[in-house]
Amino acid sequence: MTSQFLIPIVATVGFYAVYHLVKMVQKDNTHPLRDLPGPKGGNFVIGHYRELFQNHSVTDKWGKEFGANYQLRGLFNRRELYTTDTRALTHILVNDDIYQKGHVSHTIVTNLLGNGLLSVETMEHKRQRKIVNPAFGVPQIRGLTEIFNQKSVQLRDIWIREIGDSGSSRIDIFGWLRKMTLDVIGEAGFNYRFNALDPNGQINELEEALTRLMHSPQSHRQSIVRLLQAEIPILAFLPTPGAKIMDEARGKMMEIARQLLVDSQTDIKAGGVSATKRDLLSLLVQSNTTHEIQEDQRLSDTDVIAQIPTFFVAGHETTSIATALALHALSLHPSVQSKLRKELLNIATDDPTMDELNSFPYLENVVREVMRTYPPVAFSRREAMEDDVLPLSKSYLDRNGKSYNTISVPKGTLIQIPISAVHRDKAIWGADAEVFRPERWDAIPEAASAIPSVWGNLLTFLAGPHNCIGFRFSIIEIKSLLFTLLRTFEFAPAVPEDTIEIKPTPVLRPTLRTEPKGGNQLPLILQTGVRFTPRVSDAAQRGGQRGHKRGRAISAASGGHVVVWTPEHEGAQNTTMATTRSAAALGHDYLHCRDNQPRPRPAPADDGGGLHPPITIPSPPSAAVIIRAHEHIAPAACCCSPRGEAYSL
Ligand code: HEM
Repeated sequence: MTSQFLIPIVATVGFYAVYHLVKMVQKDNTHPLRDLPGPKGGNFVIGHYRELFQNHSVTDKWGKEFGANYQLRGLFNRRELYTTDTRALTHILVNDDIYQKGHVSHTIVTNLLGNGLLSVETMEHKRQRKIVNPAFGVPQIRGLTEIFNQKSVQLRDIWIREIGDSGSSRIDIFGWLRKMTLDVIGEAGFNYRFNALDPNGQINELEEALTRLMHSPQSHRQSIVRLLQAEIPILAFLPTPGAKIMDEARGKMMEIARQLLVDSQTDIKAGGVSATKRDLLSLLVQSNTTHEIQEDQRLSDTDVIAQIPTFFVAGHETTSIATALALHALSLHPSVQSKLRKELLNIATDDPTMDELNSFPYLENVVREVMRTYPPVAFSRREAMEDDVLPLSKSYLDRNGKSYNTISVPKGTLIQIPISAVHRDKAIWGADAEVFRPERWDAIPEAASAIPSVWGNLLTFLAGPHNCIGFRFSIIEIKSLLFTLLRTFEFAPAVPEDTIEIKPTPVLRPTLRTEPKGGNQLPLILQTGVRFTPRVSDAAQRGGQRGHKRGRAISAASGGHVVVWTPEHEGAQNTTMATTRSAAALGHDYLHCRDNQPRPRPAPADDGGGLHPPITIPSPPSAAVIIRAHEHIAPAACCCSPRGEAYSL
């Protein structure tokens, strides 16, 4: 009886499977990419994706073997195109009506983030982008710089406390930077306090959910399962552990997003978005209600809510990985680190403006070189929505030795946009393309100008209508972090270089080969005492003799400034190492070296009778302390000693 039902069902399913298999083989045998060179093999289910997501060396090897254009196998062994040809890439990125993210990427992004800017295409994308764009303009980012600086200083002070009196400590910088950038996107993005950096705060549930989703030892495997589920929708009904984690992260983001929208709507009802609100959401809501936007073009509540998780995820993960890898690169290149620190010590403030951050030429070079060698999003993909022909800047030979100037791309073909491979291409960057060398930005090769780009001749933020809307935001945030952290700490490797594996998933993720169960991490050794050699400079001695009848003056050079202190201050040095660090950590202007109580800065008129305590300076002094001292010691109103003075060399 059962067989009466089963036989026709099994036969139908079998027939259906065979029919599709035959169609697939037929399509494969006549596919226009079939004669393109490319690696052999590839798993039947996930093609070459395992190799692609594992590390860069595989695509470097394939590039050497097969040139700029080759084919590889994707899900279910389908042929995909891999091209580093800049003309082809420009064509793909500019023609966003033909080349879209495709249904697999779309499903994955929409499942997590909803229908925000990262998910939508064509007219809907243009509509949303027009309204969101003004929130990310130069004046808006200028206004947010203070938040980047405050959070950078908060992180710096936490690390100073972590290091304590020991002078140096191993710290997982990636974990901390994720907290910092989450706090920044909360505050700068939505005027929302995550307090992820707050040591006394509660464990942040969203941060935990995102960590489980993206940084656990299982995250990599789960993302491949998600790919398969997006490709075969019926698999989405399977209760995989990855699906539960994703639901949790989405649920948390949506909960916060709904509340944030209610808050900004309340603001509007109470008379419009307050002029003091500078966060992206308030600016977006403002832009959505301007007269220039026609009623039917405005974003609905659902559209506005959909931008919030997009900014959460796109805005903090990428920036934290970029800064972590910048510090990693600097730890491996101490001379670059010193040169950069020297430049950054040239101004005496903890709160530089956006224009000041943009005025450091070597910082600009370093950030560009980091974004070239470690683009946080290593690759993206596009799917051809119709048959098309890709123009090439250089012809290629197929497997039969025949030369072509174009590549025919049938509808449905997936194309990898290999951001990282373009940045490592020796044909563009020269023989040392793989070397981290910020000086190359003083004169970059002409070939780099052919790279489709929205920033710095790089593909890091992509190009065309879907370029990264947040690139200015993240560049200034990264600069603020590097500015603050390098003036205080020296960074050195905590583990041998080859222990660190940076997986392109496609967002870069650092792991330790020695700790496969440790999840994503990037430990470095941090030292507070930046190596300055205290010395008696002529200028300081002259100043000392003039200023202190009693004795000698000792100076420490720091970024072109000299801070002078007197023998009695040296006498107080039993308290200096610890107290000065805690002074910096607590953010006190200066510290009484005898009773450890912070005192207000004395008025210039008071500064003559030896009544005021000095700032104590450890030997060797740390950059943090020197800068802090210099900031608060105006040469005319010095509070460091009765007659102590700050000199410029
Ligand atoms: C180093 C930091 C960042 C990197 C490397 C980066 C990279 C990218 C890339 C490669 C894309 C294009 C994805 C594609 O179309 O395939 C993109 C898009 C996007 N990014 Fe970023 N991003 C960064 C920071 C940010 C920040 C800080 C925000 C927001 C606060 C942001 C928001 C977005 C949004 C909304 C899109 C979609 C744009 C559109 O399609 O119109 N990103 N980003």
